[in-house]
Formats: sequence, C-alpha cells, structure tokens
Amino acid sequence: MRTVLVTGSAGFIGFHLSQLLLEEGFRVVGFDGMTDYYDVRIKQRRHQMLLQHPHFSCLEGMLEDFETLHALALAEKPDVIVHLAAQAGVRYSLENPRAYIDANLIGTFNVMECARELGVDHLLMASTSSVYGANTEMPFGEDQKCDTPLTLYAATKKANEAMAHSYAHLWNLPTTMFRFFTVYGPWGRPDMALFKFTRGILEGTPIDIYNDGEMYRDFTYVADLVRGIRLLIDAAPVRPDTPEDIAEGDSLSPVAPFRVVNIGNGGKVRLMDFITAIEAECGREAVKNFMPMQQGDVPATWADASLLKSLTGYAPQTSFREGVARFVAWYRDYYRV
Ligand SMILES: O=C(O)[C@H]1O[C@H](OP(=O)(O)OP(=O)(O)OC[C@H]2O[C@@H](n3ccc(=O)[nH]c3=O)[C@H](O)[C@@H]2O)[C@H](O)[C@@H](O)[C@@H]1O
Repeated sequence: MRTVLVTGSAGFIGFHLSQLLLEEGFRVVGFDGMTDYYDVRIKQRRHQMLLQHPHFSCLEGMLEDFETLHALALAEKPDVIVHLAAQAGVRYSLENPRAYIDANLIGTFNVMECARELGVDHLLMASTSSVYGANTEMPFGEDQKCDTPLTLYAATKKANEAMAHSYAHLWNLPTTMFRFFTVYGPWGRPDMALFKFTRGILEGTPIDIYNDGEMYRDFTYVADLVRGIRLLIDAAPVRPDTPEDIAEGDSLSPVAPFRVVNIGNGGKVRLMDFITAIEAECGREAVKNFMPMQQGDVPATWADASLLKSLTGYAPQTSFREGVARFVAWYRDYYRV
C-alpha cells in the first residue's frame, strides 16, 4: 500500500484529496496546523470524517516547526508528498503578510527538506493562478512569464516554484507544482466568495461585490481538482536528456525533473453570472453592495488546461451551475438552514 503525506489535510482541498486517495487504496498521513485564519471547527470536522477511515492518521503541527514535521516524515516514510498547507487568500496578505512568509516560505522549505532526505518518488505542491499577476494574455499558459505578482501571497507562491525547481535540479527530486484556479465546492473555505455570498444571501445581509462585478474567474470544482491531482501523482516528471525530449506544450524544465501544471476548468465565468447561480439555488436575491476593485485583486483568470489533459487524459468538467448547486445543498445541510 502506497503512503501519501498530505499537508493541509484539514484544509478544503487537502480534505477532499485525502478522501479520494483513501477511496483509491492509499494510506494517507495528514499534517495540519489548524490555524484560526478561518473557523477551526470546520477543519476539525473534516479531520473527524477522515479519521473514520482505517488508513488515515494525522498529526497537528505547524509547517514552521521543522522537528515535528521531520519526525513525522521519518516515522511514516511516505512514497509521495502532496504539500497543500499554506497561508492562502489573496486579500488577507495585505493584512498579515508575515503569515505568508512563515507558512509559505519557511514551511515549504521544511517540506522540501523532508522530501529530499526521504528521496520520495514524487513531491507535488500547490501554487496558484495568482502567480499570473498582471498578465493580460488569456488563457494563462504555464509557459507565460510570471514576473508581475500583485500580492505578497502570489510572490511567496512564485518563490515556492523557484525554490522547488532548484531542489528538483540539485537532488533529482521529481516535483510537480499545480497552479490552482479559484477552487470551490462543498466543505469550502469560509473566506472565499462562494461561502460569503451564500451566507449573505441566506441570512439576508448585504454581500460585497468587488469591481462592481466586472470580474471573471476560472472557477474550478473541487472534485475535479482533486481528480487532477490524483492523476498527476502517477505522472512524475523525468529530467529530459536533451531539450528535444520535451513535448510541445509541456512545461517540463530542461534541467530538472520539474514542471508546473495549471488545474483549472478552462473557461472564464462572469462574477455576476456566478452570483445569479447562487441566488437561484438559494431561492432569494442578494442584497448587493457594489464596491471598487480591491488592492492586489486581479480582474480575470482563465486557465489553459491543455497540459493537464495531455499528461493525464483528464479535463475538469463540472459546470459552475452544477458546482454551485452542490455547494448550496451542502451549506444548507451543514448549517441546517
Ligand atoms: O485561484 C487562485 O489563484 C486563488 O483563488 C482564490 O482567490 P480568488 O480568486 O480571489 O477567490 P474568491 O475569494 O472566491 O473570489 C472570487 C471572486 O469574487 C470576488 N469577491 C470575493 C469576495 C467578496 O467578498 N466579494 C467579491 O466580489 C473576488 O474579487 C473574485 O473576483 C483563493 O482565495 C486563493 O487562495 C487562490 O490562490
């Protein structure tokens, strides 16, 4: 039985990924800091659900605490590490930048050190569509220059990509970095738009709509996303012998077993259409508070998801209306409203 260490296992994506891996016969070792960036109870509930599975175990700890993480890694000897724990959130990085340095830079370095020492088969780590920053050419392809991050959050994730490339090169550590595009779905993050909008609409309180709603996102349904991650586990990059070995459209490094892969739905949705879908599911109209563009926010994201397709044969397929319906059903059930 193969063992996967999932950091951020009590987080939104880590929880869904752990569930899928357990269903597919992996042993999963979770690691999570249970930080109070958002309601910790939802994180505890996610871990409780995972703990019902006999092949799941977990440890609470901060990524910055190398000794704890290292001891767990040495004891469990994972074959694969999927590093999802992070300080996430675009706008919060203006309020509390240090949290991003601690978790995303120091924390990711600690994970890389464990992966190097264990010589894992594959290290997979989360990056973000935010690294495309001020780029305007759409859809965003992995080969685009990403030198214009608009927030420290995006900058730490871009730094993670560079750090990981160096380790992949130096230690021949097969590494895949995913760039996620606004992931949403049941058990989602309370700081994100879908959660905030659903709560506001059901409670009848105003929802803040940034840039007067002139926003576009490549909303990606969480079950599709974790399916993509699952398939990428088996697609570990191999250092090419010559640059000619790199297939057209592949982001594989010429000097390391390293690539970045967008995981997005491959389309852009108007924020106002997304809100209309939530209103339809809730059966109520939102009280809308139109606001200006927020500092550090980007007006649009849209993934070129063709590399994911060519590496795995898989393309995300859930429409935003379907995904929103599943989220609202979960929300009503979870909060009994
Ligand atoms: O995919 C990504 O790169 C990023 O996706 C999300 O960031 P964001 O796209 O801002 O996701 P939401 O907070 O769900 O916002 C979606 C859209 O709704 C807007 N929004 C959000 C919140 C709100 O109260 N009002 C509002 O209009 C945002 O400006 C954005 O256009 C996550 O928060 C990041 O952690 C992740 O890295």
